[in-house]
Amino acid sequence: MTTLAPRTQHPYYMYEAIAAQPDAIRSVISTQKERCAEVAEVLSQKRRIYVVGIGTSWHAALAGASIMEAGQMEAGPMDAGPEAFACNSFEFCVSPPRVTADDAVIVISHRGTKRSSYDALDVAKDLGAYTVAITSTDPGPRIQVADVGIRTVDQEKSAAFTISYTTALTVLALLNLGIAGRLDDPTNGLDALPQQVADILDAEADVRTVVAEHRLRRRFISAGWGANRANAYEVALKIKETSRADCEGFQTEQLLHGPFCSLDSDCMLTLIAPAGEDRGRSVDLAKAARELGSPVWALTNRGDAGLADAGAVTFPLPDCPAYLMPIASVVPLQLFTYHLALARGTHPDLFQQDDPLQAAARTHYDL
Ligand SMILES: N[C@@H]1[C@@H](O)[C@H](O)[C@@H](COP(=O)(O)O)O[C@@H]1O
Repeated sequence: MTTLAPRTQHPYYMYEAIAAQPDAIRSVISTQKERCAEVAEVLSQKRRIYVVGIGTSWHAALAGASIMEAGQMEAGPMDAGPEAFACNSFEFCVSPPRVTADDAVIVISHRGTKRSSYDALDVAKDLGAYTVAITSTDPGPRIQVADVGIRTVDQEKSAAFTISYTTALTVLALLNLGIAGRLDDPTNGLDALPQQVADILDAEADVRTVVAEHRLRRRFISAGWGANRANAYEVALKIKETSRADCEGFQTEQLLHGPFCSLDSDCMLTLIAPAGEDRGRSVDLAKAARELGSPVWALTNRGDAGLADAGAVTFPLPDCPAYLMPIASVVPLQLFTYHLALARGTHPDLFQQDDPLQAAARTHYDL
């Protein structure tokens, strides 16, 4: 939580963080590449990599583990590389996986002060794993006991984390490319990424138009698959933190298996649907939602018009490799979240602590 004077109007701290992402991503790529190459050298000798975090950092872990898995990897053959798994840091502490000295544990924690995340690091060290912390430039002391620290950005001033998420994902992409030996490959997509994120930010007016039309919906549902499913969870977390609106994120297929029954014309459905194998389910979802009268906003870079033909309003995603796509695809969702908070009259930076009841509830739990 920020100790700075809260802002009382737009631009809030969250907005500044969203806007700073192109430069921050560029900076992480240039300043952390060498360290990531060294860490990747060690990781590539390991049997398994556990990527661990809580909250937004758990979502980064989900995306990171996905992109490190062979099936998600455009960066090169990974058959002989380490397997990657995402773990919620609380679960990692209470029920540790069978980690050994043959394994690596990457703990993602922006502030480095969340109990379950630094405890997970202690558990991993006790089990003999090689430990890596992906954290801010000025983290809490307990996260600094990792064998290696990789630093992203200064501490977020808003409680709704944005820039720390995309820069942590950038580090995970660097590690991924390092394991595949492609960090210096000019075709790895890294050079284009900051400008691609800037181009998305330039389309802010389009996102505001979507928000203006749907700000009063009863419920906001999001769905994605593969590495991008993490962003379906992430936008739902962010909307709750900033607007307290009713929202939920799902894996694309999972949404059809029951949760879809709760959709109606007062819901808005957001599909994170970049090009890739989704077995046609994003288009199925758009058609099914149209039947119910639920508006659909689809983030996509597909060459075909399947989603638009199914009635979705589309937002263009860049043509970046799958291992960078979660960094790009979350940015329109951040803009949506921010402008939804403005439109609904809630404060995006304060974790709802300006609400006396939420503040009273907060006295009953530590983070
Ligand atoms: N509300 C915050 C989340 O937004 C944050 O993602 C999480 C992890 O924080 P950190 O990455 O600093 O460990 O902590 C809290 O739960």
